[in-house]
Amino acid sequence: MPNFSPFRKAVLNLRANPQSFLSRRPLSSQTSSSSTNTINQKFIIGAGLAISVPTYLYLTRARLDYQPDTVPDKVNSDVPDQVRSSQSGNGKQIAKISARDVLDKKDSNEFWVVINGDVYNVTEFLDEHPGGREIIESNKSKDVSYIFNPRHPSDQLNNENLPPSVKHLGKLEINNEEEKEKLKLNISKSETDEKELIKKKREEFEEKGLGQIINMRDFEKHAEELCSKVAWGYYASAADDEITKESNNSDYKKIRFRPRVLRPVKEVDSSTKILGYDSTIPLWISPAAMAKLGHPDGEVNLTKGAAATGIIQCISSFASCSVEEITAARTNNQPLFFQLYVNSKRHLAKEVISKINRLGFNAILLTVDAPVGGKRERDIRVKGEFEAPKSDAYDKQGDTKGVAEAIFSAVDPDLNWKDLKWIREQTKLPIIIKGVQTVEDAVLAYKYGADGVVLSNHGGRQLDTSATGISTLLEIRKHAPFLLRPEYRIPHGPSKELIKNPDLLVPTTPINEKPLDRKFSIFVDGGIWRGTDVVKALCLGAEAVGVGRGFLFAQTVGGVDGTIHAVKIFESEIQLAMRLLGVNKLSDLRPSMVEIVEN
Ligand SMILES: Cc1cc2nc3c(=O)[nH]c(=O)nc-3n(C[C@H](O)[C@H](O)[C@H](O)COP(=O)(O)O)c2cc1C
Repeated sequence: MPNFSPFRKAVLNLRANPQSFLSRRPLSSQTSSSSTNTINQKFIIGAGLAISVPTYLYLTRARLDYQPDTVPDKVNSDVPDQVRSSQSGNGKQIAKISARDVLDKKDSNEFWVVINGDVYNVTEFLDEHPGGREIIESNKSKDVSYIFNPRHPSDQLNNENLPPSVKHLGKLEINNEEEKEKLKLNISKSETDEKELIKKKREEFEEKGLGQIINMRDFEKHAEELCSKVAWGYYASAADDEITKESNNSDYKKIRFRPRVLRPVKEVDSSTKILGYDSTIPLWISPAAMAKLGHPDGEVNLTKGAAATGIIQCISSFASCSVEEITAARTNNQPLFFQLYVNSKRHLAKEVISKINRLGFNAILLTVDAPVGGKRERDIRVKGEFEAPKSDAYDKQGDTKGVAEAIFSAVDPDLNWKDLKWIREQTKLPIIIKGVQTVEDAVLAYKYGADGVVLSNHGGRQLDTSATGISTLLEIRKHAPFLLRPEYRIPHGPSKELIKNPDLLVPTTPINEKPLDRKFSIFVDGGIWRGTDVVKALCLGAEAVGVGRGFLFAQTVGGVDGTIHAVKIFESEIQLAMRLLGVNKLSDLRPSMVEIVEN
């Protein structure tokens, strides 16, 4: 075969397999049993993406990651039903292990822990533990369920999911109060106090309920009070000085509307299609790891909330609920997208993708802005607060980096454009490249056959002071407008055509504007807190936007109901903005409806 450029090869491949690029499958509210947050505060914090990588590791068979630390209220209680039934349902006799045996192992070379009433020997797993071996070593012979559960899928300890290096020994048997006490983890006073405070704050919050939340920032404010410092540190944190995180939102403030008046706006429709799937608003739930840190039901809250309101959720590779739990919670035909990190061991990556295909996900968002984790200082500081800070603080940070690196050891830092072809061969799902931050890379994404891009900087959590999603969209408008739908290639601000024909609301698309040879979607995320932000991004040519922290906070505060409430807030704000802008439908939004404020 002649030595074609990668682009040419991709085009030839497209010609040979048109379906591989184009194939698309057409397409109750409840409150959590326990709304009290029971998160612990001390665990290894990753300067990288997530400290815990349950779903990802689960999918790649290198799972079971826990950071044991604090005290369960009751020993051998709160065992999730799934765990009980899956482990006792095969008819086999399950061994009973006495608490005394577990406690006696403390002085031996073996490392035993108790999780949800079961005893595990994790000696051989120590070096595989993504969070490092130290944390297991320091919680030897303890019941670690209290910290394990909020961070892991409840089916992670099922027989078929256990890594071979973890031995399930049997059911725990406790004979007296003394044994029970000894199995408890040591809990610091600050942790107990925090737990009590969160309980009190939640009771206060529940007196007034979700009615007191009238915008997305209200969720943020209450979430800070209703979750642990560790959860808050993880969710709120961003890289270095958090300048990009701040700019993500402040860049929207530099865009002004140019509303048209005396237009009939009684009827307004904020629904759209995203990659061919219906959505009541042009907004999806961005993939964000570890939702269980904020609420015991985690990502499943978002799945149910998305179903109830008709929006799309994208599941993180690092979700704290398993993809099975999430897909089981999904309603018939509910679209779900999956966010993918590619494992350096390609056979494992292949397994992940085939599972995503099998479970009926509808699109893959391939995250590319995190070949390694960013430096999240809030995470590091929270750790310092709960373990007496030492003079070797810098080493501590080194430790943390080590954890992040351990986690990312599974993610391929050498992933490159040519690998897209391989990913394309594994799935017929649309592939959207998430984390594009320059016009050049948006062009490459198109050239290498992606179905679209998310202009994103990972919520400011990766390279600080990098471009924002909305500023990258402006860059594309300037330097590669051909990537946009033809009607969005016109300049923003006052339109010559509309000044000549002011009765028109939207300028007509010039007839010489050719569409791309295939559909290419542009999405934006980062710093979207208001319906007006959403509408601005759409005026400038985005097809839809993603919201990360907003939904993490909403589910932290109110579980499924909180998620539904958040969607309703966005929906009403989007519709209000549309009415005040003088438009009835999203497809009428145009660049002429906004202008950029130059400083
Ligand atoms: C706590 C947290 C965890 C995240 N985890 C992931 C992840 O696992 N994969 C991913 O692609 N993006 C992840 N992101 C980035 C989001 O998908 C999204 O790009 C970002 O949150 C958008 O910014 P916003 O939080 O201002 O809405 C995470 C973001 C946060 C805040």
